[in-house]
Amino acid sequence: MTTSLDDIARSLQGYDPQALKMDDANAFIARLVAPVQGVETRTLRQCAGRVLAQDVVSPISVPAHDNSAMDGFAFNGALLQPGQPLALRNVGTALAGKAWVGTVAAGECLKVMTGAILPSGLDTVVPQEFTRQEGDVVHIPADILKAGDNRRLRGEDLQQGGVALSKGELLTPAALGLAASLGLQSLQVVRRLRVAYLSTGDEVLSVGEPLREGAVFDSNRYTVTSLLDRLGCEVIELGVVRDEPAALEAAFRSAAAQADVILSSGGVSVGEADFTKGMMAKLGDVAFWRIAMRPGRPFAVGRIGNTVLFGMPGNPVAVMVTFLTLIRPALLQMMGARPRPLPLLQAHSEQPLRKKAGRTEYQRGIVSSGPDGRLQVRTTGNQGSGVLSSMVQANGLIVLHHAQGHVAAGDGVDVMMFDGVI
Ligand SMILES: Nc1nc2c(c(=O)[nH]1)N[C@H]1C(S)=C(S)[C@@H](COP(=O)(O)OP(=O)(O)OC[C@H]3O[C@@H](n4cnc5c(N)ncnc54)[C@H](O)[C@@H]3O)O[C@H]1N2
Ligand code: MOO
Repeated sequence: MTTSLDDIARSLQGYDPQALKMDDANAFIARLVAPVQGVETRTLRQCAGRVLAQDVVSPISVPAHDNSAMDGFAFNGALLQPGQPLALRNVGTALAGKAWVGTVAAGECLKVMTGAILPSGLDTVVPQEFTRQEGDVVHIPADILKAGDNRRLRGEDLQQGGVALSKGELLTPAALGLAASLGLQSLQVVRRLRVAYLSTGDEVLSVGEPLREGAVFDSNRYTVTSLLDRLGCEVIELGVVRDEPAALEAAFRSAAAQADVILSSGGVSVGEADFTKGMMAKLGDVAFWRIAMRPGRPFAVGRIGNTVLFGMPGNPVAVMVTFLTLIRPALLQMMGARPRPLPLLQAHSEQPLRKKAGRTEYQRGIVSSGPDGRLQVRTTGNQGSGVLSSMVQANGLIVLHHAQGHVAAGDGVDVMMFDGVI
Protein backbone atom coordinates (compact mmCIF):
# COMPACT_ATOMS: atom_id res chain seq x y z
CA MET A 1 0.00 0.00 0.00
CA THR A 2 1.48 3.31 -1.01
CA THR A 3 0.76 6.37 1.07
CA SER A 4 -1.07 9.17 -0.74
CA LEU A 5 0.42 12.65 -0.86
CA ASP A 6 -2.49 13.83 1.28
CA ASP A 7 -1.62 11.29 3.98
CA ILE A 8 1.99 12.43 3.97
CA ALA A 9 0.95 16.07 4.08
CA ARG A 10 -1.36 15.41 7.05
CA SER A 11 1.44 13.65 8.93
CA LEU A 12 3.76 16.67 8.62
CA GLN A 13 3.30 19.46 11.11
CA GLY A 14 3.18 22.88 9.51
CA TYR A 15 3.05 21.55 5.93
CA ASP A 16 2.40 24.50 3.68
CA PRO A 17 2.89 23.72 -0.03
CA GLN A 18 3.19 27.43 -0.80
CA ALA A 19 5.98 28.15 1.70
CA LEU A 20 7.64 24.88 2.48
CA LYS A 21 10.79 24.79 4.58
CA MET A 22 13.66 22.69 3.25
CA ASP A 23 13.51 20.33 6.23
CA ASP A 24 9.80 19.74 5.67
CA ALA A 25 10.32 19.21 1.95
CA ASN A 26 13.00 16.60 2.67
CA ALA A 27 10.86 14.93 5.35
CA PHE A 28 7.95 14.74 2.90
CA ILE A 29 10.11 13.22 0.18
CA ALA A 30 11.64 10.70 2.60
CA ARG A 31 8.12 9.44 3.31
CA LEU A 32 7.16 9.38 -0.35
CA VAL A 33 9.99 7.13 -1.54
CA ALA A 34 10.94 3.56 -0.63
CA PRO A 35 13.90 1.33 -1.50
CA VAL A 36 13.42 -0.60 -4.74
CA GLN A 37 13.22 -4.39 -4.63
CA GLY A 38 15.52 -6.56 -6.69
CA VAL A 39 18.94 -8.00 -6.00
CA GLU A 40 21.53 -9.24 -8.48
CA THR A 41 24.96 -10.82 -8.28
CA ARG A 42 27.74 -8.92 -9.98
CA THR A 43 31.50 -9.43 -10.28
CA LEU A 44 33.62 -7.00 -8.28
CA ARG A 45 34.56 -5.10 -11.44
CA GLN A 46 30.88 -4.45 -12.11
CA CYS A 47 30.12 -3.33 -8.56
CA ALA A 48 31.71 0.14 -8.46
CA GLY A 49 29.09 2.62 -7.29
CA ARG A 50 26.49 -0.08 -6.64
CA VAL A 51 24.73 -0.60 -3.32
CA LEU A 52 25.43 -3.74 -1.31
CA ALA A 53 22.22 -5.76 -0.81
CA GLN A 54 23.35 -7.83 2.19
CA ASP A 55 26.00 -7.84 4.88
CA VAL A 56 29.33 -9.36 3.87
CA VAL A 57 30.65 -11.60 6.65
CA SER A 58 34.39 -12.18 6.59
CA PRO A 59 35.21 -15.79 5.66
CA ILE A 60 38.81 -15.23 6.79
CA SER A 61 40.82 -12.92 8.98
CA VAL A 62 42.86 -10.24 7.25
CA PRO A 63 45.75 -10.43 7.66
CA ALA A 64 45.54 -14.17 8.14
CA HIS A 65 48.76 -14.27 10.25
CA ASP A 66 50.83 -11.96 12.39
CA ASN A 67 53.34 -10.60 9.87
CA SER A 68 56.07 -8.07 9.41
CA ALA A 69 55.33 -4.48 8.40
CA MET A 70 58.97 -3.89 7.39
CA ASP A 71 61.94 -5.48 5.70
CA GLY A 72 64.20 -6.13 8.68
CA PHE A 73 64.91 -8.54 11.52
CA ALA A 74 62.29 -10.13 13.76
CA PHE A 75 63.06 -10.99 17.35
CA ASN A 76 61.49 -11.42 20.78
CA GLY A 77 60.66 -7.93 22.09
CA ALA A 78 61.16 -9.11 25.69
CA LEU A 79 64.90 -8.80 24.99
CA LEU A 80 64.64 -5.01 24.77
CA GLN A 81 65.98 -3.20 27.87
CA PRO A 82 66.19 0.58 28.28
CA GLY A 83 69.64 1.91 27.35
CA GLN A 84 70.83 -1.47 26.06
CA PRO A 85 71.81 -2.19 22.46
CA LEU A 86 71.24 -5.75 21.23
CA ALA A 87 73.41 -8.11 19.21
CA LEU A 88 71.44 -11.04 17.78
CA ARG A 89 72.48 -13.89 15.51
CA ASN A 90 70.51 -14.13 12.30
CA VAL A 91 69.41 -17.72 11.67
CA GLY A 92 67.62 -17.42 8.34
CA THR A 93 65.37 -15.43 6.02
CA ALA A 94 61.53 -15.50 5.88
CA LEU A 95 59.99 -14.29 2.61
CA ALA A 96 56.43 -13.02 2.20
CA GLY A 97 54.01 -15.77 1.26
CA LYS A 98 55.93 -18.72 2.71
CA ALA A 99 56.06 -19.95 6.28
CA TRP A 100 59.66 -20.16 7.51
CA VAL A 101 60.54 -23.53 8.97
CA GLY A 102 62.90 -23.65 11.93
CA THR A 103 63.33 -22.32 15.43
CA VAL A 104 64.69 -19.05 16.67
CA ALA A 105 66.32 -19.43 20.06
CA ALA A 106 67.04 -16.79 22.72
CA GLY A 107 69.67 -14.35 21.41
CA GLU A 108 68.70 -15.02 17.80
CA CYS A 109 66.71 -13.21 15.14
CA LEU A 110 65.21 -13.91 11.74
CA LYS A 111 65.55 -11.78 8.63
CA VAL A 112 62.04 -10.98 7.43
CA MET A 113 60.59 -9.31 4.36
CA THR A 114 57.49 -7.09 4.55
CA GLY A 115 54.46 -9.36 4.77
CA ALA A 116 56.42 -12.42 5.94
CA ILE A 117 54.68 -14.52 8.61
CA LEU A 118 56.19 -13.99 12.05
CA PRO A 119 57.02 -17.31 13.68
CA SER A 120 55.61 -17.66 17.19
CA GLY A 121 57.72 -15.94 19.83
CA LEU A 122 58.89 -13.21 17.43
CA ASP A 123 56.81 -10.11 17.99
CA THR A 124 59.08 -7.19 17.11
CA VAL A 125 60.79 -6.14 13.89
CA VAL A 126 63.71 -3.76 13.53
CA PRO A 127 63.86 -2.16 10.07
CA GLN A 128 67.00 -3.24 8.26
CA GLU A 129 68.31 0.32 7.82
CA PHE A 130 68.49 0.83 11.60
CA THR A 131 70.83 -2.11 12.05
CA ARG A 132 74.49 -2.83 11.48
CA GLN A 133 75.45 -6.31 10.36
CA GLU A 134 78.72 -8.06 11.04
CA GLY A 135 78.75 -11.52 9.51
CA ASP A 136 75.61 -13.18 10.84
CA VAL A 137 75.38 -10.85 13.85
CA VAL A 138 72.83 -8.04 13.75
CA HIS A 139 73.46 -4.99 15.96
CA ILE A 140 70.39 -3.03 17.09
CA PRO A 141 71.00 0.37 18.75
CA ALA A 142 69.49 1.08 22.18
CA ASP A 143 66.12 2.80 22.64
CA ILE A 144 64.90 2.86 19.04
CA LEU A 145 62.11 0.31 19.44
CA LYS A 146 59.54 -1.04 21.81
CA ALA A 147 58.16 -4.58 21.92
CA GLY A 148 55.53 -5.16 19.22
CA ASP A 149 56.84 -2.50 16.83
CA ASN A 150 56.45 -3.08 13.10
CA ARG A 151 54.22 -6.10 13.56
CA ARG A 152 50.84 -6.43 11.85
CA LEU A 153 48.48 -8.53 13.91
CA ARG A 154 46.32 -11.30 12.58
CA GLY A 155 42.80 -9.93 11.98
CA GLU A 156 43.78 -6.30 12.65
CA ASP A 157 41.98 -5.27 9.46
CA LEU A 158 39.11 -7.79 9.41
CA GLN A 159 38.14 -10.55 11.82
CA GLN A 160 36.86 -13.87 10.52
CA GLY A 161 33.08 -14.03 11.16
CA GLY A 162 32.78 -10.26 11.56
CA VAL A 163 30.74 -7.97 9.30
CA ALA A 164 33.23 -6.53 6.84
CA LEU A 165 30.76 -4.50 4.78
CA SER A 166 27.16 -3.77 5.70
CA LYS A 167 24.02 -3.82 3.66
CA GLY A 168 23.41 -0.39 2.19
CA GLU A 169 27.12 0.34 1.70
CA LEU A 170 27.77 2.29 -1.46
CA LEU A 171 30.59 0.32 -3.07
CA THR A 172 33.48 2.74 -3.24
CA PRO A 173 36.93 1.80 -4.54
CA ALA A 174 38.00 1.13 -0.93
CA ALA A 175 34.99 -1.14 -0.28
CA LEU A 176 35.70 -3.13 -3.45
CA GLY A 177 39.35 -3.53 -2.46
CA LEU A 178 38.21 -4.74 0.95
CA ALA A 179 35.89 -7.31 -0.64
CA ALA A 180 38.79 -8.51 -2.80
CA SER A 181 41.02 -8.81 0.28
CA LEU A 182 38.53 -11.39 1.53
CA GLY A 183 38.88 -13.35 -1.71
CA LEU A 184 35.33 -12.56 -2.84
CA GLN A 185 34.77 -12.55 -6.59
CA SER A 186 31.25 -11.18 -6.65
CA LEU A 187 28.73 -9.39 -4.46
CA GLN A 188 24.97 -9.18 -4.13
CA VAL A 189 23.91 -5.69 -5.08
CA VAL A 190 20.62 -3.83 -5.35
CA ARG A 191 19.44 -3.54 -8.93
CA ARG A 192 20.15 -0.18 -10.52
CA LEU A 193 17.59 2.54 -10.12
CA ARG A 194 15.94 3.43 -13.43
CA VAL A 195 15.59 7.17 -13.78
CA ALA A 196 13.93 8.83 -16.76
CA TYR A 197 14.84 12.41 -17.55
CA LEU A 198 13.05 14.86 -19.83
CA SER A 199 13.51 18.57 -20.49
CA THR A 200 10.42 20.58 -21.29
CA GLY A 201 9.94 23.86 -23.10
CA ASP A 202 9.42 25.14 -26.64
CA GLU A 203 12.48 27.34 -26.33
CA VAL A 204 14.78 24.44 -25.48
CA LEU A 205 16.99 23.10 -28.26
CA SER A 206 18.99 19.90 -28.30
CA VAL A 207 22.66 20.46 -28.96
CA GLY A 208 23.24 20.09 -32.68
CA GLU A 209 20.10 21.99 -33.60
CA PRO A 210 20.63 25.44 -35.14
CA LEU A 211 20.32 28.24 -32.60
CA ARG A 212 17.39 30.56 -33.16
CA GLU A 213 16.32 33.78 -31.52
CA GLY A 214 15.11 33.36 -27.97
CA ALA A 215 16.03 29.70 -27.77
CA VAL A 216 18.47 28.05 -25.36
CA PHE A 217 20.37 24.82 -25.61
CA ASP A 218 19.32 21.99 -23.33
CA SER A 219 22.03 22.21 -20.70
CA ASN A 220 19.87 20.63 -18.01
CA ARG A 221 19.95 17.29 -19.80
CA TYR A 222 23.72 17.15 -19.40
CA THR A 223 23.93 18.31 -15.80
CA VAL A 224 21.16 15.94 -14.70
CA THR A 225 22.18 12.85 -16.64
CA SER A 226 25.79 13.12 -15.51
CA LEU A 227 24.72 13.61 -11.89
CA LEU A 228 22.67 10.43 -12.33
CA ASP A 229 25.62 8.62 -13.91
CA ARG A 230 27.75 9.53 -10.91
CA LEU A 231 25.09 8.05 -8.62
CA GLY A 232 25.13 4.81 -10.61
CA CYS A 233 21.56 5.13 -11.91
CA GLU A 234 20.36 3.68 -15.19
CA VAL A 235 19.40 6.76 -17.17
CA ILE A 236 16.50 6.76 -19.61
CA GLU A 237 16.79 9.88 -21.76
CA LEU A 238 13.55 11.17 -23.15
CA GLY A 239 14.93 14.26 -24.85
CA VAL A 240 13.22 17.63 -25.09
CA VAL A 241 9.44 17.65 -24.93
CA ARG A 242 7.51 20.56 -26.44
CA ASP A 243 4.96 22.59 -24.48
CA GLU A 244 2.22 20.64 -26.15
CA PRO A 245 -0.23 18.45 -24.23
CA ALA A 246 -0.12 15.35 -26.45
CA ALA A 247 3.68 15.31 -26.53
CA LEU A 248 3.91 15.84 -22.77
CA GLU A 249 1.36 13.14 -22.06
CA ALA A 250 3.13 10.61 -24.27
CA ALA A 251 6.50 11.44 -22.68
CA PHE A 252 5.28 11.17 -19.09
CA ARG A 253 3.39 7.93 -19.82
CA SER A 254 6.42 6.41 -21.49
CA ALA A 255 8.64 7.52 -18.58
CA ALA A 256 6.25 6.09 -15.98
CA ALA A 257 6.09 2.76 -17.79
CA GLN A 258 9.87 2.31 -17.79
CA ALA A 259 11.29 4.06 -14.77
CA ASP A 260 11.31 4.07 -10.97
CA VAL A 261 11.75 7.83 -11.00
CA ILE A 262 10.94 10.58 -13.49
CA LEU A 263 12.91 13.80 -13.38
CA SER A 264 11.82 16.71 -15.51
CA SER A 265 12.96 20.28 -15.83
CA GLY A 266 10.88 23.32 -16.63
CA GLY A 267 7.23 24.20 -16.63
CA VAL A 268 6.56 24.07 -12.87
CA SER A 269 6.14 27.81 -12.29
CA VAL A 270 3.15 29.93 -13.14
CA GLY A 271 3.89 30.85 -16.78
CA GLU A 272 1.19 30.72 -19.45
CA ALA A 273 2.95 28.09 -21.52
CA ASP A 274 3.52 25.85 -18.50
CA PHE A 275 1.46 22.87 -19.66
CA THR A 276 3.76 20.58 -17.76
CA LYS A 277 2.01 21.20 -14.46
CA GLY A 278 -1.41 20.45 -15.92
CA MET A 279 -0.20 17.24 -17.47
CA MET A 280 1.50 16.07 -14.27
CA ALA A 281 -1.72 16.73 -12.36
CA LYS A 282 -3.79 14.89 -14.95
CA LEU A 283 -1.59 11.80 -14.96
CA GLY A 284 -0.67 11.48 -11.32
CA ASP A 285 -0.89 12.37 -7.66
CA VAL A 286 1.30 15.47 -7.73
CA ALA A 287 1.87 18.41 -5.38
CA PHE A 288 3.20 21.74 -6.64
CA TRP A 289 5.37 23.37 -4.09
CA ARG A 290 6.91 26.73 -3.55
CA ILE A 291 9.86 25.89 -1.39
CA ALA A 292 11.39 28.47 0.91
CA MET A 293 14.70 28.14 -0.89
CA ARG A 294 16.72 30.00 -3.44
CA PRO A 295 17.36 29.02 -6.12
CA GLY A 296 14.76 26.36 -6.81
CA ARG A 297 11.54 27.74 -5.45
CA PRO A 298 8.92 26.07 -7.69
CA PHE A 299 9.11 22.28 -7.51
CA ALA A 300 6.71 19.42 -8.26
CA VAL A 301 6.67 16.15 -6.40
CA GLY A 302 4.46 13.10 -6.56
CA ARG A 303 3.75 9.89 -8.38
CA ILE A 304 2.56 8.79 -11.77
CA GLY A 305 1.41 5.21 -11.18
CA ASN A 306 4.15 3.70 -9.03
CA THR A 307 6.82 5.96 -10.44
CA VAL A 308 8.03 8.83 -8.30
CA LEU A 309 8.11 12.20 -10.03
CA PHE A 310 10.32 15.20 -9.32
CA GLY A 311 9.59 18.23 -11.48
CA MET A 312 12.49 20.62 -11.21
CA PRO A 313 12.27 24.24 -12.27
CA GLY A 314 13.89 25.09 -15.60
CA ASN A 315 16.66 27.41 -14.49
CA PRO A 316 19.98 25.55 -14.81
CA VAL A 317 21.34 26.38 -11.34
CA ALA A 318 17.98 25.67 -9.71
CA VAL A 319 18.10 22.23 -11.38
CA MET A 320 21.49 21.40 -9.89
CA VAL A 321 20.66 22.80 -6.46
CA THR A 322 17.33 20.98 -6.17
CA PHE A 323 19.02 17.81 -7.39
CA LEU A 324 21.75 18.01 -4.75
CA THR A 325 19.55 19.05 -1.84
CA LEU A 326 16.20 17.32 -2.46
CA ILE A 327 16.54 14.65 -5.12
CA ARG A 328 19.94 13.09 -4.39
CA PRO A 329 18.96 11.99 -0.85
CA ALA A 330 15.74 10.51 -2.22
CA LEU A 331 17.52 8.59 -4.97
CA LEU A 332 20.01 7.17 -2.45
CA GLN A 333 17.10 6.07 -0.28
CA MET A 334 15.45 4.37 -3.27
CA MET A 335 18.78 2.71 -4.15
CA GLY A 336 18.79 1.15 -0.67
CA ALA A 337 21.89 3.11 0.29
CA ARG A 338 22.53 4.51 3.73
CA PRO A 339 22.24 8.30 3.82
CA ARG A 340 25.37 10.00 2.49
CA PRO A 341 24.79 13.70 3.13
CA LEU A 342 27.20 15.99 1.34
CA PRO A 343 29.81 17.19 3.85
CA LEU A 344 29.15 20.55 5.49
CA LEU A 345 32.28 22.55 6.31
CA GLN A 346 32.55 25.77 8.26
CA ALA A 347 34.44 28.52 6.48
CA HIS A 348 34.88 32.25 7.04
CA SER A 349 33.06 34.39 4.55
CA GLU A 350 35.50 36.64 2.70
CA GLN A 351 32.71 39.15 2.06
CA PRO A 352 29.41 40.31 3.48
CA LEU A 353 26.45 38.31 2.14
CA ARG A 354 22.93 39.60 1.86
CA LYS A 355 20.36 37.08 2.97
CA LYS A 356 16.62 37.22 3.48
CA ALA A 357 15.51 35.43 6.65
CA GLY A 358 12.73 32.88 6.15
CA ARG A 359 14.26 30.86 3.33
CA THR A 360 17.32 28.70 2.76
CA GLU A 361 19.73 30.21 0.26
CA TYR A 362 22.41 28.28 -1.57
CA GLN A 363 25.10 30.58 -2.92
CA ARG A 364 27.84 29.21 -5.10
CA GLY A 365 31.07 29.31 -3.15
CA ILE A 366 34.78 28.80 -3.66
CA VAL A 367 36.38 27.38 -0.53
CA SER A 368 40.10 27.79 -0.10
CA SER A 369 42.66 27.81 2.67
CA GLY A 370 43.29 31.33 3.98
CA PRO A 371 46.66 32.89 4.88
CA ASP A 372 46.12 31.85 8.52
CA GLY A 373 45.41 28.26 7.42
CA ARG A 374 41.70 28.57 8.19
CA LEU A 375 39.09 27.76 5.55
CA GLN A 376 37.63 30.75 3.81
CA VAL A 377 34.91 31.05 1.20
CA ARG A 378 33.96 33.63 -1.39
CA THR A 379 31.05 33.63 -3.79
CA THR A 380 31.42 33.17 -7.50
CA GLY A 381 29.82 36.55 -8.17
CA ASN A 382 26.49 36.73 -10.04
CA GLN A 383 24.13 34.37 -8.23
CA GLY A 384 21.40 34.36 -10.90
CA SER A 385 19.76 30.97 -11.17
CA GLY A 386 20.52 30.86 -14.88
CA VAL A 387 24.25 31.49 -14.39
CA LEU A 388 25.62 27.98 -14.83
CA SER A 389 29.23 29.19 -14.98
CA SER A 390 28.84 29.85 -11.23
CA MET A 391 28.43 26.11 -10.68
CA VAL A 392 31.53 25.39 -12.75
CA GLN A 393 33.65 27.77 -10.66
CA ALA A 394 32.26 26.70 -7.31
CA ASN A 395 33.40 23.75 -5.23
CA GLY A 396 30.51 24.01 -2.79
CA LEU A 397 27.24 25.71 -1.92
CA ILE A 398 27.28 28.27 0.87
CA VAL A 399 24.21 27.27 2.87
CA LEU A 400 22.48 30.25 4.45
CA HIS A 401 19.97 28.58 6.72
CA HIS A 402 16.26 29.35 6.99
CA ALA A 403 16.39 31.61 10.04
CA GLN A 404 19.78 33.13 9.25
CA GLY A 405 20.05 36.80 8.22
CA HIS A 406 22.82 38.85 6.58
CA VAL A 407 26.40 37.63 7.00
CA ALA A 408 29.25 40.01 7.84
CA ALA A 409 32.73 39.58 6.33
CA GLY A 410 34.65 37.16 8.55
CA ASP A 411 31.56 35.38 9.89
CA GLY A 412 31.53 31.60 9.82
CA VAL A 413 29.17 30.03 7.29
CA ASP A 414 28.31 26.43 6.39
CA VAL A 415 29.42 25.19 2.99
CA MET A 416 28.06 22.02 1.44
CA MET A 417 30.96 20.58 -0.52
CA PHE A 418 30.21 18.89 -3.80
CA ASP A 419 33.67 18.16 -5.21
CA GLY A 420 33.63 14.68 -6.69
CA VAL A 421 29.84 14.55 -6.67
CA ILE A 422 29.11 16.88 -9.53
N1 LIG B 1 5.64 35.01 -11.62
C1 LIG B 1 6.56 34.12 -11.28
N2 LIG B 1 7.50 33.83 -12.15
C2 LIG B 1 8.46 32.97 -11.82
C3 LIG B 1 8.48 32.37 -10.55
C4 LIG B 1 7.45 32.67 -9.66
O1 LIG B 1 7.40 32.16 -8.54
N3 LIG B 1 6.50 33.55 -10.07
N4 LIG B 1 9.51 31.55 -10.20
C5 LIG B 1 10.75 31.79 -10.90
C6 LIG B 1 11.68 30.75 -10.59
S1 LIG B 1 12.37 30.82 -9.07
C7 LIG B 1 12.06 29.80 -11.52
S2 LIG B 1 13.29 28.68 -11.17
C8 LIG B 1 11.43 29.69 -12.82
C9 LIG B 1 10.95 28.27 -13.01
O2 LIG B 1 10.05 28.21 -14.00
P1 LIG B 1 9.71 26.89 -14.80
O3 LIG B 1 9.99 25.69 -14.02
O4 LIG B 1 8.37 27.05 -15.31
O5 LIG B 1 10.81 26.88 -15.90
P2 LIG B 1 10.78 27.52 -17.34
O6 LIG B 1 10.00 28.77 -17.30
O7 LIG B 1 10.40 26.46 -18.27
O8 LIG B 1 12.31 27.87 -17.50
C10 LIG B 1 12.98 28.76 -16.66
C11 LIG B 1 14.28 29.17 -17.34
O9 LIG B 1 15.11 28.06 -17.53
C12 LIG B 1 15.44 27.89 -18.88
N5 LIG B 1 15.45 26.47 -19.22
C13 LIG B 1 14.37 25.67 -19.17
N6 LIG B 1 14.73 24.42 -19.52
C14 LIG B 1 16.03 24.44 -19.79
C15 LIG B 1 16.96 23.45 -20.20
N7 LIG B 1 16.59 22.19 -20.38
N8 LIG B 1 18.25 23.79 -20.35
C16 LIG B 1 18.64 25.09 -20.16
N9 LIG B 1 17.79 26.07 -19.75
C17 LIG B 1 16.52 25.75 -19.58
C18 LIG B 1 14.35 28.60 -19.63
O10 LIG B 1 14.70 28.99 -20.89
C19 LIG B 1 14.05 29.76 -18.71
O11 LIG B 1 14.99 30.79 -18.91
O12 LIG B 1 10.35 30.56 -12.93
C20 LIG B 1 10.57 31.88 -12.40
N10 LIG B 1 9.45 32.70 -12.72
O1 MOO C 1 14.10 28.27 -8.70
MO1 MOO C 1 14.45 29.78 -9.29
O2 MOO C 1 15.88 29.24 -9.91
O3 MOO C 1 14.84 30.18 -7.61
O4 MOO C 1 15.11 31.29 -9.85
